[in-house]
Amino acid sequence: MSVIKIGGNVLDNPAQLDQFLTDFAAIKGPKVLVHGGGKIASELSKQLGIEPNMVNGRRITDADTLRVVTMVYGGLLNKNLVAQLQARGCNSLGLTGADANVIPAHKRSLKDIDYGFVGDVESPDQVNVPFLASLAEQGLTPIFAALTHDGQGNMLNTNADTIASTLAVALSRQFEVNLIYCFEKKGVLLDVEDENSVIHHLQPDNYAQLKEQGAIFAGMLPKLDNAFAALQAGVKAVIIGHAAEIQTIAAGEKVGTKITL
Ligand SMILES: Nc1ncnc2c1ncn2[C@@H]1O[C@H](COP(=O)(O)OP(=O)(O)O)[C@@H](O)[C@H]1O
Ligand SMILES: CC(=O)N[C@@H](CCC(=O)OP(=O)(O)O)C(=O)O
Repeated sequence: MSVIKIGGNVLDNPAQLDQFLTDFAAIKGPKVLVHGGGKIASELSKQLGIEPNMVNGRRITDADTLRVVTMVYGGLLNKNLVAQLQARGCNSLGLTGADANVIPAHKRSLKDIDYGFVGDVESPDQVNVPFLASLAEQGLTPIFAALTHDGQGNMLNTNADTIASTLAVALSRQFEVNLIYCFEKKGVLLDVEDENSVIHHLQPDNYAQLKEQGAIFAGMLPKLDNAFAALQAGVKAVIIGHAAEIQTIAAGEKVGTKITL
């Protein structure tokens, strides 16, 4: 089973997204797609007069922002992705973590920063794996938006990388799972400005070093933390690579960055 996460910059680029969806639809076997959309949510938010506020790569989600992200992730993006996959013969089903109670979460507790309606997922043990397995049996491909719920009637905004790793860990109890993070670069780069500097293989010790040198920063840090955590929790392989190379990555060929323990 492949759990594939697609990043916000690709979602916002119609040509890249078109190609990615064609390639994704062609991948054989059970698969799950997880999408973000932070960039599009920020644009719409500004148009509505709500200034986006990101802290440590996470969106401060007040009640108005929650309405925006619920509409953008759970509505606009999720439903259009499903329609475009249907057009490619991939029978898909758009979901949030609230649907079928697939991803129970709780509001992030107040520490130094009040993130508002941001969800931290409960343990992968609480993911509704039997439901996902039944979808796979029916040949249905779930498409997850970056939303969970708190079991008390509230939707919660949840980082899409975290949703992908949580689903991958939960599914790895029953399937052999590859977790693939696709974005607009060819992998984790030694020099973020140089597409030819792909690090083909990343382990915790060289990660720590590159982090200290400042070569790996911003959104790549939580992505890699999620990647190592997923491997520790039983996911078979984690690869970070370009959305345009998804078919090659899914076929197990050596492109992008392979993360290992
Ligand atoms: N060493 C690195 N290699 C590649 N990208 C990096 C690196 N360090 C930081 N980044 C940044 O991480 C970003 C990807 O993280 P993020 O924006 O969270 O991804 P996504 O598009 O999947 O949501 C890249 O766009 C890039 O700006
Ligand atoms: C809590 C939090 O920060 N949630 C993210 C969810 C979307 C996301 O992860 O989108 P990308 O993958 O495109 O960055 C946000 O609202 O930006």
